[in-house]
Amino acid sequence: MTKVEVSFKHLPTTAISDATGGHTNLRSDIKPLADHFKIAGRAITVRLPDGENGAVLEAIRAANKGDILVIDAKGNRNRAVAGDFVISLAKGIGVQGFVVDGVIRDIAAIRELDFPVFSLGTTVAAGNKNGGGQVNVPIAIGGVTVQPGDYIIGDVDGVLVVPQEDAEHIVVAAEAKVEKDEVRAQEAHSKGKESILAYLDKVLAK
Ligand SMILES: O=C([O-])CC(=O)C(=O)O
Ligand SMILES: [Mg+2]
Repeated sequence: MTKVEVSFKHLPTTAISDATGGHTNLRSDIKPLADHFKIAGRAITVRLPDGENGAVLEAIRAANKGDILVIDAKGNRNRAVAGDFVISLAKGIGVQGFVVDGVIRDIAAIRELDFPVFSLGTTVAAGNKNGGGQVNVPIAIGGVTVQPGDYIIGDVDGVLVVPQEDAEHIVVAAEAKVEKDEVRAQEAHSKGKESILAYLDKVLAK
């Protein structure tokens, strides 16, 4: 993992969102399958034809350890982009997680694999296998453009994108925000009601 990736892995998505101004937050209907999932890594992008999932295998073939598959499934909720079999292949290669504006299946088995998936939900239906799709092209997912190699960070609050060229200064700004939040929390909560009232007086006087 690079230094920037380690930093993103330790930062809450909320602080990163505050640092970016929130312009690259994915729509909030893309949710983690489990609350404890935390991902931070580089995007392998996938663009799927509606209802298809063949290109996901191509993306797994192209992935390096720690990469995150970011899959534009066009919001399709009726056909799975992956199930436990495909996800076990991705996990075996060292892929860190999937982010998809589509759905997955074989949820019980995927939970067993403890593999971080962020999606619109689940379905019983397999994806179609007629081929097509592209890997490592610019995509749009959850209302945000993702370039191959962009940083993707996700946790229980949601998922966001940080363009490669912005990563270092966003890390610095997000770390500063975490510190500021800690100071504020201490100010407000350390001495009970009196300090909360003093804090509110200060903020409301602005
Ligand atoms: O066949 C599919 O579309 C996905 C699937 O069930 C799996 O990967 O296990
Ligand atoms: Mg299956």
